[in-house]
Amino acid sequence: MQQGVMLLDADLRVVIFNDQMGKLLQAPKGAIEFGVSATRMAAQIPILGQSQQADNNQESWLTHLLTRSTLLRQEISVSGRIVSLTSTPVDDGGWLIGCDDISALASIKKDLADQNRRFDAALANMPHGLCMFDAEKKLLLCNAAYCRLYELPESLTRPGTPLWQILDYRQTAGNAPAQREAYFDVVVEAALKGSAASENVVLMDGRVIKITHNPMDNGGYVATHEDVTESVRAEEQIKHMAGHDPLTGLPNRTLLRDKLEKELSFRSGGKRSALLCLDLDHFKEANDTLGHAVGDLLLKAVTDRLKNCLAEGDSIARLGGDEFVIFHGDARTNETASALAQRLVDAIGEMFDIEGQPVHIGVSIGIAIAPDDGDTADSVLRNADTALYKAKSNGRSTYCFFEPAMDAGIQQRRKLEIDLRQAIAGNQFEIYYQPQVNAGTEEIVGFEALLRWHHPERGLVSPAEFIPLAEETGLIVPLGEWVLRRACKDAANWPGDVRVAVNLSPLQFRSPSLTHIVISALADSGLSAFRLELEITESVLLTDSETALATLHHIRGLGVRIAMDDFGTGYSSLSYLRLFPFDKIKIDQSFIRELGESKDCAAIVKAVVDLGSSLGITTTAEGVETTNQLDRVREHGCTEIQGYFFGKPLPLSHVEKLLLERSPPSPADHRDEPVRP
Ligand SMILES: Nc1nc2c(ncn2[C@@H]2O[C@@H]3COP(=O)(O)O[C@H]4[C@@H](O)[C@H](n5cnc6c(=O)[nH]c(N)nc65)O[C@@H]4COP(=O)(O)O[C@H]3[C@H]2O)c(=O)[nH]1
Repeated sequence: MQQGVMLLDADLRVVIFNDQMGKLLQAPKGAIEFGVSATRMAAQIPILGQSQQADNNQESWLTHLLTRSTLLRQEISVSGRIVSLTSTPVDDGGWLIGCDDISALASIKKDLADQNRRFDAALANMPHGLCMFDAEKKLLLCNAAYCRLYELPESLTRPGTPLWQILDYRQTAGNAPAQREAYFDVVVEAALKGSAASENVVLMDGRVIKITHNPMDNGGYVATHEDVTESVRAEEQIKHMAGHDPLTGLPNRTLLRDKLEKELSFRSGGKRSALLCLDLDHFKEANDTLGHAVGDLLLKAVTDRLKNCLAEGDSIARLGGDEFVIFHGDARTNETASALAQRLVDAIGEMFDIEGQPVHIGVSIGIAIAPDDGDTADSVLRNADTALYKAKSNGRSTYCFFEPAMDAGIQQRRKLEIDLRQAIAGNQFEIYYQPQVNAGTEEIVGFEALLRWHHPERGLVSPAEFIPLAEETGLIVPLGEWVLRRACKDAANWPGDVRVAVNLSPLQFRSPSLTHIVISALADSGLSAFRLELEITESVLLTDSETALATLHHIRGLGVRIAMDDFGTGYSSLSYLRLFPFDKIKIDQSFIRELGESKDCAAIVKAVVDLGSSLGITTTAEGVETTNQLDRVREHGCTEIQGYFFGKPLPLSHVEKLLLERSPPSPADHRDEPVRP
């Protein structure tokens, strides 16, 4: 748009003007004419006579012209438009007046001012520190968070403050000059290079600041400073948690594998190291009996003892449950590893005192040597685990080095263990019943429940193979309970007072709920207590006999009969007869087998039967297969007989048939021929 122009002479009369002047000021016709005085003009164009905000002044255009001879710039509002009026004194005492419509410019200026206000507010309120330096490394601006972060005095936050002054201040404010803060190295380095940089730096007071530095086009730079102390700590915590066991604070499997991989790949000069896999013996029982809180304390106490056994260069991890692993960094000879293993066995074998409760456990250890037994973390771990398996089957609380020959047998056993776990869930078990007859009348007085496993691939698996494994793994506890409940239910349908005998494993006696399980099996099935007989071996009384005896008394008090199985095979069968009033003694089949050949066996059977009769205890001869054996056990006075001669263990359906006939079984013609299972 065209500019309005007007020239006034020294008497302030119009000398030159253009039409645009009148239009912009909305002057009435004739108000701006050649020769018209400024006073008259101001009278006809009111805005010229009114006071206006101008430069830092508040006076009217006319007053200024009449009283001063300096440049005057005014922005005047004319019917909603903004008009800029510039009055410039000229040499002869006159004035050159220019006039522009600056409405559009004024709106831009206003937007700009608004935007600046918003920008200031954002800067002041942003949580991160921000600073901007020019190419000479002089401060252009910084926000409040930046000042707070570095505790800068106000004097150092003014525009123009050189960077070095801030650096000097931070170096000397409470910090020894020699301890130059890393922050400044990052900033200065990036500033000198003119490059972008983002880095976490640790201040002298421990705070971690993330500095992001970006160069600007004019050679300066802008940087944000964020206090990331909390998030860095949280990240470190999460990282720690991902690699450690929360209960004991020890490294976990993940961290162990990483460490092992590193150790094994950096091994130099034929260095040998040993990996020891540890598994606590009887931990599960302690945990089940004493509760998980005590179990946790026990694991912590175990961790302390294990740590105390370590030498420099050894490290320990917990894989979970009661499994630990120790890396023995320098096993030049097997002796150092076996000495360490022995120390560990001894330390864990000593009684623990957990909140006043004495707890006795042990540890079994498998050892593999790297590189002899493997040179990757997985192979060494696997082989140490195989050796551990062997140590456990050798009787626990011992250690064992890996040998390649172990692998096949143990893999097979491990497969069986996996199958056994699945078998419980998959209903692959069945109970067979073997008759027990009265030695005189040959009437069936009861049946012994004997477990059978129908393996989906291997067919029928003998209990001699899977019961020891179930005992080792603790699976005998749920399995034994299943047998007890099933046998009670089956027997409840048998006629008269035919009894059922169920084998109980020592492990079942460690469970505090055994008595309750017996009561509930009887209640659920409706079987009378006197028709249930529980068979135990002397091993039940070998460990913690007081608790076992108390449980036995409790169960016998219900009316359940208690039989001592495999009598004569242990060392203390006789002494246990004094400890508990057994209802029955089952003479082990090894004595019956040799009755004809060995005088000793005959003497033992006779002695046991006599003892039984004087104590009023039934004696059962086990494993009677021939007429000859039958005659002899009868001669000696055995009261009951069990063996293939009268029947092998049979499925339930056959038992029911046999009982229906209810007649004493007629011995076969070839009675003297042993009947093979
Ligand atoms: N050669 C020969 N053997 C005879 C004769 N009469 C009986 N037997 C066998 O002798 C074993 C007697 O059972 P056990 O001594 O309690 O010995 C049992 C018992 O200790 C254990 N077992 C079986 N079922 C269970 C169970 O449910 N729980 C527990 N804890 N153990 C069980 O497995 C062992 C072996 O059981 P089975 O193989 O069924 O073997 C049974 C039976 O089949 C005979 O005349 N000649």
